[in-house]
Amino acid sequence: MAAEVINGKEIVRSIREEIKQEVEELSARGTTPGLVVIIVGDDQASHVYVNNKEKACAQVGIQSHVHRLPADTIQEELVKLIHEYNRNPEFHGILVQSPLPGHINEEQVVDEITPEKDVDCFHPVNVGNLMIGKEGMLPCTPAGVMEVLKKIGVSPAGKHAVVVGRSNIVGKPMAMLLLREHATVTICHSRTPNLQDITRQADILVAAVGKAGVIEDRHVKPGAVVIDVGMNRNAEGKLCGDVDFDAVKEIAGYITPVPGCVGPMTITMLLKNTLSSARRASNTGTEAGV
Ligand SMILES: Nc1nc(=O)c2c([nH]1)NC[C@@H]1CN(c3ccc(C(=O)N[C@@H](CCC(=O)O)C(=O)O)cc3)C=[N+]21
Repeated sequence: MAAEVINGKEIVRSIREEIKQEVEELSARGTTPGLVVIIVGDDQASHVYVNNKEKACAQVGIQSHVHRLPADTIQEELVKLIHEYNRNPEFHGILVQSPLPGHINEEQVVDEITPEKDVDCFHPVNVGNLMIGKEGMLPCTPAGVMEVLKKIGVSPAGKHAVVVGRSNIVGKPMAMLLLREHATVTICHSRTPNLQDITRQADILVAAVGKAGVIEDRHVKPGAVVIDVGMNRNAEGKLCGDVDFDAVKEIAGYITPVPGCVGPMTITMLLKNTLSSARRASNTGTEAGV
């Protein structure tokens, strides 16, 4: 039986509707959530993503500002700007778009964002809080995947979840969130021998490799939930995931399309983090990060 293709657009629409209402309520009480996206240089793909983020913010009533810097901006200048936004009460979220030009040390830059405004959840403090199960910022892509599972009514508890990929922004935090929800979690990566022997055990399979077609039908157990985090361009410039969609959809139970699910869910979770950060700032009376 062919898989159910997850209707990402509908999930995104319904969550953004909820966020919009909560933004309205918070705004009425005097705090309009604000997000600043800092972009250095002119990476083409980045401009597309940043436009999508701006549109999404506008959709839910979050104030957004894109701060563009030239490609030759020096590290100290970028850090100084981040410090300014850390103190600026209008903005509850700060996102520094990656990739950054080669002369900039991305890790050091992320360290300078105050954890309260780190809506990507890249700062070591937020990563640590995630690891020990403390409430706080959630990483956007993994949190989006958890929301998708919730919406389709699949509980990770007691299931075997296999994550393919071990990046700091997706694979590792994804495994942590699944573990938190009581899945048995296995992480596979480029040095895993006999990948299919492990992925075929997965009730929930998350592909986060960054290479088209690595997950084929032979990697998938019949009926499994297959979540495709990949965002690759094929030879014709068309967007495609890590999963061979046409083959895998014949055997999976559920499958996410690329485009149309994890990407827009990632942005939706960014909106949610910005809202939560604004709410915390308004609750403490002092704006976050001051
Ligand atoms: N600090 C930082 N945080 C990020 O979250 C971040 C980043 N840097 N750098 C780049 C990546 C990439 N990323 C995407 C988000 C949404 C879509 C998205 O909405 N994709 C649409 C299609 C978009 C299209 O057609 O190109 C979809 O999958 O349906 C894609 C990619 C966030 N990133």
